[in-house]
Amino acid sequence: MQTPTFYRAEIIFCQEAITITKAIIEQHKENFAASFYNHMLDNTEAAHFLSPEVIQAHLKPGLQVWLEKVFSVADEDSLNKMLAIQRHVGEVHARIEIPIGLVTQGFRLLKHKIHDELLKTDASTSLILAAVLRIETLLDIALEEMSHAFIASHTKNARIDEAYKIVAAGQNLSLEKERQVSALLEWENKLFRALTTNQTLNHVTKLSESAFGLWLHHKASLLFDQTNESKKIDLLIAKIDNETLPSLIGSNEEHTQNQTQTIRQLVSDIEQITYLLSTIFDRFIGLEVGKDAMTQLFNRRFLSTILRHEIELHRKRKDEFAVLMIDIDHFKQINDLHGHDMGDKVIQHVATTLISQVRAGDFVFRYGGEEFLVLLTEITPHQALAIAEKLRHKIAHTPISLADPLPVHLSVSVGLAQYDGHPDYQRLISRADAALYEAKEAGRNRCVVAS
Ligand SMILES: Nc1nc2c(ncn2[C@@H]2O[C@H](COP(=O)(O)OP(=O)(O)OP(=O)(O)O)[C@@H](O)[C@H]2O)c(=O)[nH]1
Repeated sequence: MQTPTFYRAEIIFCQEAITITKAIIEQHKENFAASFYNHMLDNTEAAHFLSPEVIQAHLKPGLQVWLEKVFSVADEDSLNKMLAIQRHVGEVHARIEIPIGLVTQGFRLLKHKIHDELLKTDASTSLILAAVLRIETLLDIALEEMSHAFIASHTKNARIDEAYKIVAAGQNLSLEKERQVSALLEWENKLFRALTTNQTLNHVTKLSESAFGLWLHHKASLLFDQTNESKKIDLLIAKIDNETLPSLIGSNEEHTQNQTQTIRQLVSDIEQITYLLSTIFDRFIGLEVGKDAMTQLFNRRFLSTILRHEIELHRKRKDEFAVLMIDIDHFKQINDLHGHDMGDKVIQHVATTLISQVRAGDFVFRYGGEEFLVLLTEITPHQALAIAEKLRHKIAHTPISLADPLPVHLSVSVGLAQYDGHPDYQRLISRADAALYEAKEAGRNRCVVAS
């Protein structure tokens, strides 16, 4: 767990200061939250993210709870819990894309309000001083933690947006994949040519310095995030350059038993690199068209980009939208009874059915293994429920033709959440998820509307 760079325990955990600050928060939290959001609504930059209804229903009560949590810190354990909350809030701010300057301004406003109330008490000067130090320290630490999480999350979002841009700009990753696999095989061929014609291997370029190696080092790192596959590729290249090649150079006069063994290992290592490279490319080729490779549905990775866009449309035009979280019932049994390949076919079948039932302006994502997310645009709560029911019914009544003679009984459970104006899209997903959970608990093959 990340802890703040430093803090002075005697300031944060001073018992008298804890008592007075907690009392002030308890007594004035409602006023603090009201002044905070009045100020924010006056700020045009902030008002862009906020609506009076959402403030009233969620944000004001949320801020009051937040204040309680921050100022009830009384030991290291509660401090760590409070910091975990700040990390969460930082991630939420990044999702909503709140400018960090607004957050620091909000903190300053809260400090002033709390100090004002503190000065109105008849506490001794030394107690006031202790309380001010505690307030300042706690809020500074909270802001520090929130900012760390904000920046980390924001950078990640920016990278996803960037990936989307690369895609949109039409980079042809399929072609690039072929080109790089060829470059790798060409290096391998050159090496074998040198071996079979008994040329000295001293002139063979190291794999890391070959055209493929240079591409990997300079370009692949720009295109792809570091993944397990890319780390494995790096290790295999290092092994080939530092162990395999020197051992071949040392024994190339005659094809000894050892050399044959080394060559076999080399071939296998290169096959492994080709496989890993294809895996990385295939994942990103899926992203290239924004599609999941198995189902051709939208890739979950772009969910944040698309939901943020819908929320923006709601802000501008009051467009209503809803999210359906759909999960195939007892899917594990389908895999167990009919095998994994059939399981995959069932997933594809459900994906096709979903796509065939929604409108062109809706989005269907593969959310997880056998879980889907449908985003219904421009839709009232009543219509959204009708569509959810239609999808559930269609899946339960569309037979699936598999080679396997055993019949496959399919049904799905659905959690439906109508967008309620909250700026954080993750909250919408969580509401749909909770409703899906309720549908499963209530016996499956049903739709539940989130509260
Ligand atoms: N064939 C196949 N199976 C998958 C895929 N992704 C996930 N699974 C499997 O799907 C199963 C999901 O099982 P659970 O999450 O236990 O749920 P369930 O059996 O569907 O039961 P409920 O959701 O509670 O109705 C797991 O066994 C996963 O291994 C996939 O892409 N293909």
